[in-house]
Amino acid sequence: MSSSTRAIVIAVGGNALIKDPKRISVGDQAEAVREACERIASLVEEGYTPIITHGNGPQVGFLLRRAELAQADLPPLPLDVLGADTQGATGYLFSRSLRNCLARRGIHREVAAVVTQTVVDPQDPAFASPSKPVGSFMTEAEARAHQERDGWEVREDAGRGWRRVVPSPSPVEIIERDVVKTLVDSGSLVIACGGGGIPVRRQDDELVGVEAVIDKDLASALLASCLGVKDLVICTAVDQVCLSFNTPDQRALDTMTVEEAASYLADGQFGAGSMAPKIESALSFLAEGGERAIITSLEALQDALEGNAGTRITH
Ligand SMILES: Nc1ncnc2c1ncn2[C@@H]1O[C@H](COP(=O)(O)OP(=O)(O)O)[C@@H](O)[C@H]1O
Ligand SMILES: NC(=O)OP(=O)(O)O
Repeated sequence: MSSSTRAIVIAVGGNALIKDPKRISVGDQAEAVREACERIASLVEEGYTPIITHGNGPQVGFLLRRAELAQADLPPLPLDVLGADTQGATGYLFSRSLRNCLARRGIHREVAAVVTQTVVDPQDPAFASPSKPVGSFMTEAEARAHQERDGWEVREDAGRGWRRVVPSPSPVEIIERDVVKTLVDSGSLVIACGGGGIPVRRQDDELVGVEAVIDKDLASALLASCLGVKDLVICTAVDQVCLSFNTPDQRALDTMTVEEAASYLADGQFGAGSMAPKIESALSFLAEGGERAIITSLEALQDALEGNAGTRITH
């Protein structure tokens, strides 16, 4: 790791890359990525080396729907390939935008988006119980109609509406971790593990694609542990983690110890499939040698790293 800069993993949520759920054009996503890159470039200016990971829940759901709507004319596309498509497209938007933001600041750093595969266990119980929300938010009536007509698994998502869900096995191993480390050590800014990584399984001596969507926060924690970085920052649509979320008693948390976070998690304080995996990821990162996990919004990213915003989870 370059000694003059501090490497941090910054995970950007798929929903945080959608400016308005009603406007999901490439132009809007590019604008959301540009805004994220402005903030990330400011961190580079301050001496950080961000390793960027990103979600793909909305994006892979849109592609899946697009493929299904075209099925009368074109062959189906498996979910691992659709995940790879979102990784490539979002990685391109980040790479282009970050280069532009750095150039405007007169900073020269190499930027590379690495196509990343993540090994999962084919026996993971998650295959029997889909939990990863993908695509747009729907009303319950729309969701039930798709369930009936198209065989979708659907469920309510953190008080924001209903969504389609797909299997989300836990990440076990990141195939390209050494490539990412080599690039980071050479001073490059890397985008990796997009959408949690493309799900693959080992079969004999080969890698085989798996139809699933991996949680990018769990994959980001695994990547951060493999790289030995001290800080993991998870950026999402809220500034802070709350207790009694979405109730009149809602209370935002500035800090949590590992023990407090584990206890709130066990109490069901964090939305399943939304905030809960972020807390689990933070805990797994801290258990593997990380020092500080931060959950915040992109807007509050810089203040959060200075200890003035977000929710910090520490030992
Ligand atoms: N206890 C909680 N505190 C804050 N937000 C919560 C909580 N429980 C559920 N949430 C929801 O979780 C969302 C973050 O999850 P999600 O949208 O799936 O993340 P991503 O940004 O990775 O796509 C928040 O925007 C919020 O709506
Ligand atoms: N793959 C993934 O975790 O995507 P989101 O961040 O969009 O949920």
